Amino acid sequence: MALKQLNIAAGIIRNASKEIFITQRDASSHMAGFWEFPGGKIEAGETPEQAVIRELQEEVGIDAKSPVLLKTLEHRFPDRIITLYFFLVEDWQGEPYGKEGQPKRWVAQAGLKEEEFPPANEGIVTALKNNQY
Ligand SMILES: Nc1nc2c([nH]c(=O)n2[C@@H]2O[C@H](COP(=O)(O)OP(=O)(O)OP(=O)(O)O)[C@@H](O)[C@H]2O)c(=O)[nH]1
Ligand SMILES: [Mg+2]
Repeated sequence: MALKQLNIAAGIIRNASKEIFITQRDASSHMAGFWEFPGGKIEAGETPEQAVIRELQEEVGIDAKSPVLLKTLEHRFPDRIITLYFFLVEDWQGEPYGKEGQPKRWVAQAGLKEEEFPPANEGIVTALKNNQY
């Protein structure tokens, strides 16, 4: 079977206190139980930026203003290859919440933990913890 190739756009929602809003993946999903930066699949005809804006409306109920692409990472899982586009979102309208009923929390940027995220996130989580962004 051919490996699935997925392109994902995710938003790193950061407030003025340098806290980041993260959500927990559903028990029935790929990478169930891991925490993530909200986001999802880039659809045909969409730019990564358009996709992150749409996904943040759908999943956490905010309107992101001028997301900034921080980093692109590729990761090979046993059953799929994913390319992740991570956007920093510091300007938005609304208050983020778990619009799909998913658990969520604000966490200090310095307190992020690589092991709580899917393995593909290691590079971005380490960079954030080290204050690279
Ligand atoms: N949103 C998000 N997905 C991530 C991250 N890290 C990571 O490996 N992924 C993977 O990227 C894919 C994201 O797909 P998704 O399930 O969120 O897609 P989606 O929102 O479009 O969901 P849907 O297919 O139910 O409509 C999953 O395979 C997920 O495990 C992350 O930080 N954020
Ligand atoms: Mg998603």
